[in-house]
Order: sequence, then C-alpha cells, then structure tokens
Amino acid sequence: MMTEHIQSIAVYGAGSWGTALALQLARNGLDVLLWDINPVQVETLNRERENTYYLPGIAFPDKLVCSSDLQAVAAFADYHLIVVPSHGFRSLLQKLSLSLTERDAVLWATKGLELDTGKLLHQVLEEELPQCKSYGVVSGPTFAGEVASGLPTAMTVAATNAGLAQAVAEAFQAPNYRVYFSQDILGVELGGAIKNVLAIAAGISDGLGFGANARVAIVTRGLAEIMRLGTKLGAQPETLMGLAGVGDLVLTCTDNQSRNRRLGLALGQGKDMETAIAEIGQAVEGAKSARSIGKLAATAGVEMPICDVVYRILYEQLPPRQAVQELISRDLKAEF
Ligand SMILES: NC(=O)C1=CN([C@@H]2O[C@H](COP(=O)(O)OP(=O)(O)OC[C@H]3O[C@@H](n4cnc5c(N)ncnc54)[C@H](OP(=O)(O)O)[C@@H]3O)[C@@H](O)[C@H]2O)C=CC1
Ligand SMILES: O=C(CO)COP(=O)(O)O
Repeated sequence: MMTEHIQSIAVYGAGSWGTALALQLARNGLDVLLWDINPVQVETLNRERENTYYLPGIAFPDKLVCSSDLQAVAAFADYHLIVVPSHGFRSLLQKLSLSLTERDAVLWATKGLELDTGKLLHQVLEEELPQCKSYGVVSGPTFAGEVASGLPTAMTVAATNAGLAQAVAEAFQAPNYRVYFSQDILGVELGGAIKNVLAIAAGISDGLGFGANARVAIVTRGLAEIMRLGTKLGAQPETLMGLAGVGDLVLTCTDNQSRNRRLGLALGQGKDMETAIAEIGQAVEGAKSARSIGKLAATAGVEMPICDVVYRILYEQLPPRQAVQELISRDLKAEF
C-alpha cells in the first residue's frame, strides 16, 4: 500500500462543521485554507480569528487561513474536504471541475443525498469530477461544537483506496480524536443521511411529550430501516452498526445539540417547519433527506415507515399525533 501523508488541505464551507474540521486539522499542524462562499464572512473570519457566528469563543490556530477565492483554494493543496450542505454539493463540484485533476483527492463530510435525484454524494462526485479517482467520506457521531472545543471524538473515514483512508485518519488523529478507516463509502453515506430523518422523528416524539420508551423504540426501529435500505443497496451491515450508523443515530436522536432533533421537537410542540428551521438558523439536512430517502426506498422496494411519516408530517400536513398512531397500529409482524 502506498503511504500518503497530508501536509496541506483545502476545506470548503466555513459553517459549523467545516470550521470545526478545519480547526482539528490545523491544530494537528496541517496547513489549512478554508473557503467560504461569502467574502464578507471570510473577511470577518480572518480579522476576528474565530467563527463568531457558528463557533464563538474558539480561537483559530495560525495554520488556519480563510479565503473566498475558489480557484486559489483549489490550487492550494492536493487534498480537498467538502463540507457545504448537500444542496450546494453539486454546484461546488461543478465550479471545481476545471481546477482539479487526477492528482487531487476529494473528501466530503456533508451528510445527505441530492435532493431532486436522490443520488448519493459519491455518485454526484463521479458525475462531476470523473478525473478524480481518489475520494472518500468522513462521518460519525461528531457534533461540531464538541470537536471545536477539543472534546474526545471518534469518526470513520471510508475511501476508494486504503492509502487515502489511512492518510485522512492520520491527519485527524490526535489525543482527543480517534479515526477508524473503512472502504464502505455507501454504508457510511447512507448511515449519515438516514439518521438525520430519524432524529427528526425522535424529536417529534419528545416534543409531543412521549417518554423514553417511545424515543428508544424510534431509535431501534429506525435502525431496522437503515439496515433494510442499506443492505438492499449493498452497504456492509457492520458499517451500519458502527460509528457512522448506529453511533450517529443514537447521538442525534438523543441530544439537543442536533439541529434535526430540534426541528422534530419544534414540530411536536406545534410549530410549522419553516418557522422551526428559521429559528434554528443552520443546516437541517434531514428535512431535505426525508424527501430523497423516500424516493430511494420506493425505487429499492424497501419499507421505511418512520422515515415515511416524517416526510408526511413535513410535506403533507400529517398531524404528528396521528403519525404515531399510524406507526403503532401497523399490522403485527415478526421483529426480524
Ligand atoms: N454541524 C455538525 O455538527 C455536523 C454537520 N455535518 C454536516 O455538515 C454539512 C454542513 O453543515 P454545517 O456546517 O453543520 O451547516 P451550518 O448551517 O453550520 O453552515 C452551513 C455553511 O454552508 C454555507 N452554505 C450554504 N449554502 C451554501 C452553498 N450553496 N454553497 C456553499 N456554501 C453554502 C453557509 O453559508 P452562510 O453562513 O452564508 O449561510 C454556511 O457557511 C451538513 O451536511 C451537515 O449534515 C456533519 C457532521 C456534524
Ligand atoms: O451530524 C451531526 C452529528 O454527527 C449533526 O447533527 P445535526 O445536523 O442534526 O445537528
């Protein structure tokens, strides 16, 4: 196996997660150039030396510099980490397509599917950057605020080749950060996308005032939905039982740092989706993925009743209480 060593990296997206990952890499001594779409925001980041909007109070190390010049950022390194929300993923790759060559390795930490097509992000990447054969995804139970604060965290990197996965793991690895590698890109992607929808469901249940029994029933039967779709599409069951699957599912279904869970809480308390998302003021990927996962599940012929009711609550005005009643009164069946 060829040994790679990452010394510099371009990170795209200075939201909470892009900034937290850039901080982790820069603290590890890598040269990091962090791109953001908004030049005014970039000027503020470089002047304040912290991301006062998304991660206030966390100082930037000297190795972390920001830029809004996309071509300069693309030319800065051979390693590229995309952390924009899923709705901006394809258009960013399109803008990068003339700058990146077969020498470049592309990673992403975005969780979600393409909204209109239901495509997985590695499929979007293969379409837009066919010259890049070296790519992978990082994912897991990783709240940005905790990573930025240096709290202990573990995640998974899955890549097209073991050398890249290992190099990325080494780049992040630190006394507070443990990274496992994998080759199951599909499993890692699916776990991260589906758990966001299930976190909305868990939030709705808690917002309605239901208790621990209902929350854990959603986590467990939600995992059954992840396993059903994942294995049907070719993911490895072990991946879905790992950090990027059950790990992230439990994290986001049970902790209010999750924006998806907070959307669910607000819906359960009677707020409408638009108001709740505006109040959260950050990416809520599950609201979009609820649409694309439904399409993917229908095409694969897989039943995902919890994801389905989340979609109908969000887009078809299904009252949350009625949704729970529907789930509970489904036909009796064997658990497995
Ligand atoms: N936050 C977390 O704890 C984690 C997040 N993720 C994933 O990371 C991805 C990014 O989310 P996160 O950083 O949390 O989101 P945030 O809401 O914190 O930040 C989103 C960032 O993306 C920018 N942005 C919005 N639209 C576009 C676009 N079309 N093109 C380029 N940039 C755009 C925003 O700019 P502006 O500020 O100007 O709106 C902002 O800088 C999501 O897929 C999320 O699921 C994964 C693991 C953990
Ligand atoms: O993916 C996350 C943690 O792993 C963040 O979850 P939310 O997007 O729900 O905040």
